[in-house]
Amino acid sequence: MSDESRPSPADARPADRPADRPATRVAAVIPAAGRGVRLGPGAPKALRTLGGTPMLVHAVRALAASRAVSLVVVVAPPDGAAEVKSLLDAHALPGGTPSGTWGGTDFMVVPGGDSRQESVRLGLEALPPGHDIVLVHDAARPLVPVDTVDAVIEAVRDGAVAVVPALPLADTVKQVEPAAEPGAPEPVVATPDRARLRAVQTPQGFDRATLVRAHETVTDGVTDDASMVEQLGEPVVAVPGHEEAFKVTRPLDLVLAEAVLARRRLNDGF
Ligand SMILES: Nc1ccn([C@@H]2O[C@H](COP(=O)(O)OP(=O)(O)OP(=O)(O)O)[C@@H](O)[C@H]2O)c(=O)n1
Ligand SMILES: C[C@](O)(CO)[C@H](O)COP(=O)(O)O
Repeated sequence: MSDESRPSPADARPADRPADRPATRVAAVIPAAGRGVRLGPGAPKALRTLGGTPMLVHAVRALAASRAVSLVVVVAPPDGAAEVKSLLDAHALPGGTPSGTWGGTDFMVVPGGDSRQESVRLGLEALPPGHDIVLVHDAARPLVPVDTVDAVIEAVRDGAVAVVPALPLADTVKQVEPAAEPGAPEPVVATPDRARLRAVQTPQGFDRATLVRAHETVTDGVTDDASMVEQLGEPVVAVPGHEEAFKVTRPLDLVLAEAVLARRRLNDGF
């Protein structure tokens, strides 16, 4: 896809940005080193296919679809970086681009670690200078729409140091005392006000220096990057997420992802 043909609300509003001030360059880190234990036995989750194409390829395409994203760093399973690089080259080349680029977006592959947090840190360490906004996006969210990516970028460009796409919850949520045995009854201790809760997705967008400081400072195990920035005492804001940015975690999510992809292909006529 050529740079010009990629839609991007973030770049399509020159009035927001004086002509003499270039847009801050955006890089994306895609942690893809997980095993996918909750999905069940098989290849590492990011390499499992959706509509015949590896989930990771969908995720890279989704980020590269934003005109604002100029570099994607893919964090591969620790012993799988060469395989992942070949896979991405194979899917990028039919588009007529040289190895190492995807349309107008460069990509690189680095080995990951034992946890998502470590994998993101390794991706950040590999980022060359010159990109002052960083997105972190799960390979396991292969169908995120480009408008969601651009909305996150736009919020960071507008001055937020950390941005999460988020959706209201459909279910009532209970806080419980977790049972020692799986399946045993768990005492309910509270029912948080659902109106104040959000389910958080990716890509999460950051001022690069703040995200790097968070990864250097926070040592607790966390499940997302924004919570590390919260621990620094820095503000995090939520923008509207998208239902199709759901995470492929359990087998039923794969069924849903296949259905969403099939509907898109039907609508796009291919
Ligand atoms: N050591 C790890 C663990 C996770 N991830 C990535 O973090 C994202 C979100 O993690 P999750 O959906 O939990 O993936 P897995 O860890 O693979 O899933 P599971 O917990 O079921 O094994 C995924 O894109 C996954 O590849 C990673 O890069 N490195
Ligand atoms: C980052 C994340 O996708 C936001 O919802 C989520 O926290 C990842 O959690 P996981 O346990 O690694 O799936």
